[in-house]
Amino acid sequence: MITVCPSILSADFAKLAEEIQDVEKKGARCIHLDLMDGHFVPNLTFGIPVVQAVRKYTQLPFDAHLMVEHPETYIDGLAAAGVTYVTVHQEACVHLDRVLQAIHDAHMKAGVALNPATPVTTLEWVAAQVDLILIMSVNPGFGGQRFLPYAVEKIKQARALLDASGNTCAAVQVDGGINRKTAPSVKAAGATFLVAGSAIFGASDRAEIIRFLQA
Ligand SMILES: O=C(CO)[C@H](O)[C@H](O)COP(=O)(O)O
Ligand SMILES: [Co+2]
Repeated sequence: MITVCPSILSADFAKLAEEIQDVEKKGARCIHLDLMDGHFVPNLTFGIPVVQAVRKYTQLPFDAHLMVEHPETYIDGLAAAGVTYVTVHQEACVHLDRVLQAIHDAHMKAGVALNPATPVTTLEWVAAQVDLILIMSVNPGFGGQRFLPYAVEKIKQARALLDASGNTCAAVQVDGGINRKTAPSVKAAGATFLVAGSAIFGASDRAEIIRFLQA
């Protein structure tokens, strides 16, 4: 079962609530929120007040991808804003184990994202306690970038690591450059959460591309 998560990074920010309702109506199962602080990545998007503001416009689970320094300072605010998944970057967490515990203590699901250059093996000792591993298939910070093909091998490695740790319930998510051409290979490699921004929000028929990615 594939979960398609439209990334609102490519939505029209001037009508965010309508854009979210539109992709919900067209079959999305989750909303991917890219929080960027202008430090961890060279771009700035939105923070917790915007997440809170749009929460009342959809029933879909919120999946927060934190491209920020000190992600631990966001946890309580995201829990209060009704977020389901909180994904922190391995590269942003000196005390990753503690951050994962804090996310669980706040009654949310905990994900860890890996930049393209970060090996999957860095998650060996926390694999048993994550709910999701996010393989970045572009360098984080911007939508509309080209898919990095070696992410496919990393997806396989992430799935194998989760299975070896006995954590068969956790998901492997992929984010960056997912479209009609790249989706089949990431699904075949074991990704079950597909993030797509430009491919969905830029499509003339959003329902059709969501159906395609979900199939
Ligand atoms: O995390 C992200 C960027 O850092 C976005 O989720 C991602 O890039 C989605 O955009 P697209 O599908 O257009 O690549
Ligand atoms: Co993202």
